[in-house]
Amino acid sequence: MTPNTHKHQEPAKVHIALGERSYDVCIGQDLLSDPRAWEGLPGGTLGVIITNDTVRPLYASRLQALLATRHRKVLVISLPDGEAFKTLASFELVMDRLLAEGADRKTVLYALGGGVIGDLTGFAAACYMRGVPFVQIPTTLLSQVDSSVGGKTAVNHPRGKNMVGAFYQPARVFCDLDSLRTLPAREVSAGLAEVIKYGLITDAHFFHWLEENAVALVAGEVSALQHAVRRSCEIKAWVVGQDERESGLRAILNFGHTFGHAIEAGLGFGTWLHGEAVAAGMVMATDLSARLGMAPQDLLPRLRTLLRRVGLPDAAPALPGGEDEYLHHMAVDKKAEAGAIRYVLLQGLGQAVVKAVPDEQVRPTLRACLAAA
Ligand SMILES: NC(=O)c1ccc[n+]([C@@H]2O[C@H](COP(=O)([O-])OP(=O)(O)OC[C@H]3O[C@@H](n4cnc5c(N)ncnc54)[C@H](O)[C@@H]3O)[C@@H](O)[C@H]2O)c1
Ligand SMILES: O=C(O)C(=O)C[C@@H](O)[C@H](O)[C@H](O)COP(=O)(O)O
Ligand SMILES: [Zn+2]
Repeated sequence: MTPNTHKHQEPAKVHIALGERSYDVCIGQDLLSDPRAWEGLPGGTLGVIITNDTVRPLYASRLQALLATRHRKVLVISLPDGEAFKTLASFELVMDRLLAEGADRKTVLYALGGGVIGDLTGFAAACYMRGVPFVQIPTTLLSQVDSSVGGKTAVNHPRGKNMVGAFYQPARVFCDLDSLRTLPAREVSAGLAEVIKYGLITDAHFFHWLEENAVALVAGEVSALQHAVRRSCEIKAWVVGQDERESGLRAILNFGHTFGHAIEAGLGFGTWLHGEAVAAGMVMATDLSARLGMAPQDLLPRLRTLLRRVGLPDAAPALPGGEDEYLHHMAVDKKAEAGAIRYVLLQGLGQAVVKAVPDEQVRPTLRACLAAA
């Protein structure tokens, strides 16, 4: 994607208020070349950039040059690209390298990449010598609006998505809008799924803005992107600030994910992008909300129209085992309690609640959304 960057946007900051774990999300342009934006972060002898083989040639040398002013030595660890590598095996590889390079408790890790790299690096930072500082430099739209903020870190297990992880907050987040210029269109669309999620669960006005600005966002207009990133981070900050470890409210950020994670695991991690699976999952969760008499009937067609306009799926893929396979994958969802699957549902546009729904009431949604695919 090549956004219109003619007009340089004023940088914005969103504060994540978590007591001694508070930090800022910096949103702007040229953040990778401005040392002032990095003031106040921990230094230390060694800085380690963790990235992947796609992002490294694009952005690692610029970050390495900037970090050379902050650390005596800067090392780059590059992993193979893809959700299929968000695994314990990659985590172990990172641990091996850190130990081999003599990384100590003052070593700072830098996650340079999308959500896969961010989640894995955050988990490595939480575990290495029981915790070292880390900084998020998200380079996809999805990671700028969601995964880099809030401290959920994890790797996947073949039995389920993000099954091994920790809550561990970064020291700062740098959302450089310029990095989105090299992002493929399919990945921009995937990021927009999480942006649309925020409108659906908390902010009808923002959802309406997204309907009005869908074309500008897909075209990569930087002012539209900045607003989308900023508003998304503000909403995430508001939720996480009240419930860091998901004992209640934070579960609304999982809207569409109970179904979506089943799609990712069922098709094999990496077959559908996370954002694509979340898009289809939001359709299913909205359908379920309407069938339960909670959401207005016109919300589902409105959502489907918006998803199609931004290049996202508006229906779910069939899994080999059909409806039963969906239910089988959803049974391991982290929100499940005493064997009951709990869903994030909509009471209206901008109002989400979490509710256990028996399988028999979910089956009509599965049948309808799979049939529509
Ligand atoms: N921790 C959280 O709260 C949270 C929230 C949402 C999603 N996630 C996780 O995030 C992951 C998805 O993140 P994602 O969508 O960023 O996927 P990703 O990390 O796989 O990145 C998508 C693709 O874009 C490439 N890429 C990254 N930056 C680029 C750039 N600037 N230019 C060109 N190519 C670039 C990557 O190499 C990759 O091929 C999933 O694992 C999901 O579970 C976590
Ligand atoms: O930050 C959160 O909380 C979220 O749920 C954000 C989601 O977009 C994200 O995909 C998250 O990783 C899913 O969490 P999980 O606990 O279901 O793994
Ligand atoms: Zn997500």
